[in-house]
Amino acid sequence: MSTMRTVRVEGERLYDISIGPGLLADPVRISHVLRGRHALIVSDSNVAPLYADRVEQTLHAARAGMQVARFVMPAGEQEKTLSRFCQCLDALATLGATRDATVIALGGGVIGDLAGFAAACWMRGIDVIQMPTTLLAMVDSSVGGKTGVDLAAGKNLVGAFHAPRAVIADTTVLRTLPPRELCAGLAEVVKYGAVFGADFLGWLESHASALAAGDDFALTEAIARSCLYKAEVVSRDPYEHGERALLNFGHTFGHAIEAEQGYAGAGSQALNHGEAVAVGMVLAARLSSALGRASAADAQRLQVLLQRLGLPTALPAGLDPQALLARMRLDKKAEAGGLRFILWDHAGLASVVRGVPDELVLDVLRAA
Ligand SMILES: NC(=O)c1ccc[n+]([C@@H]2O[C@H](COP(=O)([O-])OP(=O)(O)OC[C@H]3O[C@@H](n4cnc5c(N)ncnc54)[C@H](O)[C@@H]3O)[C@@H](O)[C@H]2O)c1
Ligand SMILES: O=C(O)C(=O)C[C@@H](O)[C@H](O)[C@H](O)COP(=O)(O)O
Ligand SMILES: [Zn+2]
Repeated sequence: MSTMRTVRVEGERLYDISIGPGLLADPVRISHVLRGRHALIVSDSNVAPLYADRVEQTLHAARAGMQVARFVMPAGEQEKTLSRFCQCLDALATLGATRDATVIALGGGVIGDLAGFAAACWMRGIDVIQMPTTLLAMVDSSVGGKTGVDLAAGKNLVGAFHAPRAVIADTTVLRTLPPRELCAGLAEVVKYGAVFGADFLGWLESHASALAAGDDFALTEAIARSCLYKAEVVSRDPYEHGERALLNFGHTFGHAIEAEQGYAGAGSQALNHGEAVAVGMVLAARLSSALGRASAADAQRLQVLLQRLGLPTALPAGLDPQALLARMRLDKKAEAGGLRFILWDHAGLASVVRGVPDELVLDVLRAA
C-alpha cells in the first residue's frame, strides 16, 4: 500500500483520520496530537505482542520524557466489560495520568470502544488517539466517538460519546489480521454502500474478490471511502439525534444475535460483530421487502455480495426468535412507544422506521 490518505471529521471536535502504511512508526504525525507527559497504551493479548513496542518507541521519539505504560487485556468481545474498564482506569491511576494524558487505543473495535470510554471518564475526559488495527476499526469504530462496553443484557449499553483527538490507521497491520476478521470488517464496509452509496455498492461488487483476498489497493480505497461516508454523517449529527442512526443498519438484529449468543470470545462459537451485522443487514433487507419498501431482488443482491465477501447471512441455529425480539427492546433505538428499525429502500437509501409489527419481525426471524 503506497498511498497516504487523510479524511477530516468536522464539528465541535475536529480531527483527522490518517490512513496509510507505516503510520505506527511515524513520530511526526503523532507529535502533533500528543500533549502532556503520560500515555497509556491500551491493547489486547493478540495485538500488543505484535505492535505495542513499535508504538511505545514512536511515543518516546515523538516527545522526550514521555511516561508510557500499557494495559493489555485478553482479546475478544466477551472482554468488553465494566470490569475490564475498571482495570483500565486503575492502570491510568497507577501511571499517575494527569488531565493532559493520552490514551492510545491500539487494537480492534473492542479496544477502541473500551479505551475510548476510559478516556471519556478519567478525570471527566482526557484525549484518546485511536490506532485501529482491524479493518472494522479502521472503517467504523475508531471514527465518530461512540465508546462503551457491553452488559450481559445487551451490547454497548453503557458508554459515552467521546471524539478521538486523532485516528491513525496503519494499513500494513492488516497483513497480520486473521481472514475471518478481515471479512467481519467488510460487513461494515458493505453497510456504507447499502445505506449511502449505490455507486460504492457497485464498486464493492466489482472488487469483491480483491477485497476478500486482502488486496492492498482495494482495501485502502475501501477504508478511505468508508471513512468519508462516516465522517460526513458524524460531522453533521455527532450525537445521533437523526441521520447518524442510519449507521445502525443491520444492528438491531445483529446486536440481538451477539448478546443472545453470549458474545464472541475465546472458545465461543458466537458470531463476531461484523458477522452478526452481515446477518442483520440481510434480515433488515427482508423485513424492508416484507413491508413493501426494498424489492426482494435488492435483498437478494445484498445477500449475494455478503456471501462473496466470506460472510454468513443465515441466523445461527438454536436462537429463539422470541428471545431475540426481547433483546431488541433494549436496543438504544427503541423508544417507550416500541422498536425502531433502520429499513432499506434500495441501494444507497435507508430510513428510520417506527411501528413495525412484532409479528412481521418474528416472521422474518422464523424464516431465516
Ligand atoms: N464505536 C463504534 O462506532 C463501533 C463501530 C463498529 C463496531 N464497534 C464495536 O467494535 C467491536 C468489534 O471490533 P473488531 O471487529 O475490530 O473486533 P476485535 O477488537 O475483537 O478484534 C478482532 C480480533 O482481531 C485481533 N486483532 C486485531 N488487530 C489485529 C492485527 N492487526 N493482527 C492480528 N490480530 C488482530 C484481535 O485481537 C481480536 O482477536 C464490537 O465490540 C463492536 O460493537 C464499535
Ligand atoms: O457510529 C455509529 O453511529 C454506529 O452505529 C456504528 C456501528 O457500526 C457500531 O456498531 C456502533 O457501536 C453501534 O452503536 P449503538 O449505539 O447501536 O450501540
Ligand atoms: Zn457496527
